[in-house]
Amino acid sequence: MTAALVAENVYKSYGDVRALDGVSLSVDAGEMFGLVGPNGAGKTTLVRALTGTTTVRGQLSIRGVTPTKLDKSQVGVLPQSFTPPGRLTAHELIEYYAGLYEDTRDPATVLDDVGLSGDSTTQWYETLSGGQQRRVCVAIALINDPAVLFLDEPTTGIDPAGRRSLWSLLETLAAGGTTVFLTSHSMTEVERLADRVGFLNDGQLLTIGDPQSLIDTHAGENKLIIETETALDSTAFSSLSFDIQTSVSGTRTVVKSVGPRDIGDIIDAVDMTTVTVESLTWKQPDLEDVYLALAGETLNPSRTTKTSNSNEDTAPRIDDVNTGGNVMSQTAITTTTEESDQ
Ligand SMILES: Nc1ncnc2c1ncn2[C@@H]1O[C@H](COP(=O)(O)OP(=O)(O)OP(=O)(O)O)[C@@H](O)[C@H]1O
Repeated sequence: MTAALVAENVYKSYGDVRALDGVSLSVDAGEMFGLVGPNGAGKTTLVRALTGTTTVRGQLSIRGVTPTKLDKSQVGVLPQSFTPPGRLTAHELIEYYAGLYEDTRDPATVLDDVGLSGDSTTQWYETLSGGQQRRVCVAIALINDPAVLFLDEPTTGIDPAGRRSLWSLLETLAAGGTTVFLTSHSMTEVERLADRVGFLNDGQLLTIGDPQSLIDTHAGENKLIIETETALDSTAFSSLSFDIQTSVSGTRTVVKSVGPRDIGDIIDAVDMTTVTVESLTWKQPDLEDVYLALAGETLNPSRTTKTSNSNEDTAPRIDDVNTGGNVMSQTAITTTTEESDQ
């Protein structure tokens, strides 16, 4: 498959702050790539580098062309902070942005796609709700029917139903061949949408993989979390006919690797004690667990893997740096520019 987007050894500093510290990645045409990481990790800086709005040291290309030289009609960008003129309506704004390109999608259809119709398209932008304003911004990013779409926190402020309909829209676009580069703090969003996810921390890509492989590697196992009125003692589960691994922290007991069929027996075992159960939660590992494991490991490197009956839940260790393996094989035209503090 052809690379739609390539970054190789990208560095960016703002004074003493190293925002990007040797980032390399490659995203295929039609792929939906999710970039996640803590506040200040460098996500927005990487998007700015890829869209040619900040200078960096390193090599970048979009569809084989350096970002600053790319025909802008090929790219759609939704920045994290974007405030169009407030005293234009959604309809006027989308018509205005459509006028900047030769070929565009039908403005009314794009507004409809992002869930705006009726009064919300004829009110001034500044009088729309935060979620409606964000929908207008998404529509503006889509108006030129871009081949590569950068979305920085696209669904911030959008209600759950609107979020789901935007996710469907993005899935449709990706299925039609649009490359989507998504940054988000919503792990649900990224897990649902992204073909691959990159975890950025302190300007470095720590790992890249598809959501399920990241979950398998970093997120730990299924867990049954039992909150009790008083602490359970170690003999509580001795009647079980199978082995379990527990970690106990005060009134919270976490039983690891619990299959759905074992839950009933475990609850029966607790019921046979004198301890009152306050809540039970069975949780399958997800991308949020990956995020917490990686962030926990990188933000607090002294955390170590615990054994059973320890006081804390397990924090898996992160892998060696893994950039997905296909960066060096790309042959896209790239250029090197000097970074400056912008
Ligand atoms: N224009 C700038 N001038 C100075 N420092 C900057 C500038 N832009 C970003 N930084 C710094 O670079 C680092 C990375 O910032 P960036 O905005 O890329 O992070 P982020 O991962 O997008 O964060 P968030 O999740 O909070 O949006 C931060 O330490 C930030 O303070």
